[in-house]
Amino acid sequence: MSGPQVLPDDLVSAAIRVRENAHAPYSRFKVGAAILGESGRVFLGANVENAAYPQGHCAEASAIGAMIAAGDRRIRAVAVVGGEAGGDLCTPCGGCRQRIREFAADDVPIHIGDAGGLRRTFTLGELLPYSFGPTNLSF
Ligand SMILES: O=c1ccn([C@H]2C[C@H](O)[C@@H](CO)O2)c(=O)[nH]1
Ligand SMILES: [Zn+2]
Repeated sequence: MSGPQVLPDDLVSAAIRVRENAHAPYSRFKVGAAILGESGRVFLGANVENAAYPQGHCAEASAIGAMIAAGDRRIRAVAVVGGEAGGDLCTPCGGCRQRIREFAADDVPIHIGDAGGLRRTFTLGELLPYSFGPTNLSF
């Protein structure tokens, strides 16, 4: 399905907005994620921490859950926004790189932003080279 084009800046803007809804009272590090799915729809997520610390989860995991629940199965692009404007890039953690890999090819762009907007774009292959993925399991 092809609707109006969703540009990198649109995805980053959506991630900036949803970041406000993060539940991060322990780390105080709010993160927002926006995923462009194969249907052209955008799925949002924020990090959700928990008083039992290990039960918290990342913004990317929330957005992937929203995508799957809505029926999309492939990721076309990702935006992640976190950290202070001009500070360290908030790239996805190792676990989330693998979560994204489940639904995305090596050339899928991962846009990293902060409160000021888009900072830098990587491909999934750059962030997770020589990855293990669904094609490794041939049943
Ligand atoms: O890419 C990232 C990096 C960190 N976090 C969350 C996890 C935790 O709630 C907080 C601090 O690590 O930020 C994300 O959601 N995505
Ligand atoms: Zn993560």
